[in-house]
Amino acid sequence: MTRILAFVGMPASGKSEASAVLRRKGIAVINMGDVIREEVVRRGLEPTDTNTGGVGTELREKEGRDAVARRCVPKIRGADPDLLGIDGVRSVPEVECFKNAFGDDFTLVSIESPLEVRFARVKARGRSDDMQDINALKARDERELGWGMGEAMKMADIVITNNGTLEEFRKKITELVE
Ligand SMILES: Nc1ncnc2c1ncn2[C@@H]1O[C@H](COP(=O)(O)OP(=O)(O)OP(=O)(O)O)[C@@H](O)[C@H]1O
Repeated sequence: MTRILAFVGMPASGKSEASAVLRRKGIAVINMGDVIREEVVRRGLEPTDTNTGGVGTELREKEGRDAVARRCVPKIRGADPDLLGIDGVRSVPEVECFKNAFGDDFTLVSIESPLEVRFARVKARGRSDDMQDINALKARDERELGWGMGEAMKMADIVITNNGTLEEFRKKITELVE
């Protein structure tokens, strides 16, 4: 049976950094945003913030709010590793989908960091779908909260704060894995 560590958190809270810690230990991580970006590219669109947001919303409207999680379950069962990471859980139906599929082997980890700290990190990150002003990040937060991210974060089994250095954060994630 596969044990799962799933990360939930606002944009730029540190989910990718947590995933990178797992990957460096040889643990595979499924990125739920990539599942949407795959669909964006399959449709011949550029993976911009607008397109990923739009396709993500459409998938959830057409296939249900756990659409992206449901696309992950067969990928996980197919690979059947001992331990696996999931980056980017966004709503209660997604948590319920994973809990139904994997029961107590599914651990939800909420990564928490204030808006100002996250914005400073986004500016330094410069990803293709990143925003350059804090109001755009706030708007993205609102979109995530609109999908029920706040409620999903409240369901977390473990809360990890990421307000300090990257070293400190990586240490917390390493301890969690071990
Ligand atoms: N403690 C930290 N100190 C400094 N920089 C950090 C820290 N944690 C994360 N970062 C940096 O902040 C940026 C955002 O983090 P990351 O990409 O891991 O967030 P995310 O939660 O995966 O974001 P998104 O939901 O937008 O994909 C990255 O460039 C990352 O390297």
